[in-house]
Amino acid sequence: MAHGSQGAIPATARRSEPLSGTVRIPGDKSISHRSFMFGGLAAGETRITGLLEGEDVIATGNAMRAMGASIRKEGDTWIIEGTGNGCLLEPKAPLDFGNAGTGCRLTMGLAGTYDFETTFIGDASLSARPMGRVLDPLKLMGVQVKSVEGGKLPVTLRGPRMAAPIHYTVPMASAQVKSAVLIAGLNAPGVTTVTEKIMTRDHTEKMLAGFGASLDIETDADGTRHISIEGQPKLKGCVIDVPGDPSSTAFPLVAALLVPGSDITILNVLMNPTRTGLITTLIEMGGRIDILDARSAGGEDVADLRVRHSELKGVVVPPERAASMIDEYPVLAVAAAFAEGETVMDGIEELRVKESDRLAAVAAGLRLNNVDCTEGEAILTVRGTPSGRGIGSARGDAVATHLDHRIAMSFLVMGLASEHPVTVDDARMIATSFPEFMDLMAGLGATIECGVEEPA
Ligand SMILES: O=C(O)C1=C[C@@H](OP(=O)(O)O)[C@@H](O)[C@H](O)C1
Ligand SMILES: C=C(OP(=O)(O)O)C(=O)O
Repeated sequence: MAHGSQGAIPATARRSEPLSGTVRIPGDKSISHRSFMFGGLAAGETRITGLLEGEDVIATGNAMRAMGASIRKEGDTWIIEGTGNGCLLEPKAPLDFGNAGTGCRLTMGLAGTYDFETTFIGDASLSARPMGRVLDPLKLMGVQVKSVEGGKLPVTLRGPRMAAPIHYTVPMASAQVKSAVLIAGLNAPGVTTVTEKIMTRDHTEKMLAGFGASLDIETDADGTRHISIEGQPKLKGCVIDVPGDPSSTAFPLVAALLVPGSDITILNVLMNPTRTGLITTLIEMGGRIDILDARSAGGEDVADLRVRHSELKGVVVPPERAASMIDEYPVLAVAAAFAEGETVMDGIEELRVKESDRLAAVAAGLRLNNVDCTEGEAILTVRGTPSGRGIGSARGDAVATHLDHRIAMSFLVMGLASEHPVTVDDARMIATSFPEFMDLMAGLGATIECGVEEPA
């Protein structure tokens, strides 16, 4: 699972014929992580269909196995026998989360309060990301933390005899921090409350309620949410059908908007309002996206999307929308490169602490491919060229992806509509969140080749 710079597999995307066809997007990554975690914790059987089988989620499954859950697959269904809440076992070896921030941070919340030692490790990207945001509230609950300077991996946690419930205000917009504290609250007597000033994805709240936890959510007039969870609940296994990932959907969706003549349909996309900021933004830009058969499935909003090639116009994306499209900014920046005028993305400081510094990586990739942009501390402005003329690299210069799957996929989408090809230095990380990406895009008619570029 560990990917270093050795063995990198570059990939090149070229201007493509119109994209067409109907595709089903693999399961949502956020819900898949939580399905393994809560299924592994709850008593009895959890059955999951539609699970994302990406490397990130498999790492979470392995961690749950290491703490006593039994996980197997029969046909298309993952079947989990959980330990029962409060009954996780001490893992015998460090838990390796590879590239996955979500798996690592949520499991810190899950295992950290137990009166045993858990060590967390990951790849070079994850080892450079800040863990202090989760370690700080865990310390307040009585958890002992060992880590290198600045709260980076490897981290070792040891919980107290009995964790203390807390009231914690999350300092940044982060579903991972919110979730880690709520999950830690499962193993503390009394009520744990998390306050978030900006609503982030609410899968933890919804899913824990589905597993039998008792939650109370109050929302202030300004949108601030106070989420309280009753400690030490009995959690019971349940049945989950994971809807398609809107963050993965973003790639074929933007590709179809950009490649002239395209008309595609994407089935079964999660439309939870905490995840739809990109669709809202692209429709504002003039994107022809039809939301078809909007329905409710397993407590979530789901729809099919018909997407046609569109003439896009630049917009100002409001900062308060950032949380609902946080992983989609790299591919939005690519859409903006083909839009008329300027697109301004503000309030995106959190992009600096993802799998890479995405603000810097996107700006560098845009410049390398002749797209005019300005990078500020928490803002990116992109000036587009609707025809795609001049965009790309005739010399085959490769975008540096820094072990970041979304940077790789975003720039491959760019190459499908640009005058010159676009090359990324490493496509391997795509398997962390969207292993089917290459096949799915090829099925729509996209021209993407993997492997070393032959010199011209
Ligand atoms: O809770 C989650 O499942 C996620 C939360 C977000 O991270 P932050 O909480 O760090 O914003 C997002 O970027 C990540 O891909 C998945
Ligand atoms: C930020 C992401 O994931 P994680 O934080 O789980 O590594 C992502 O998938 O874009």
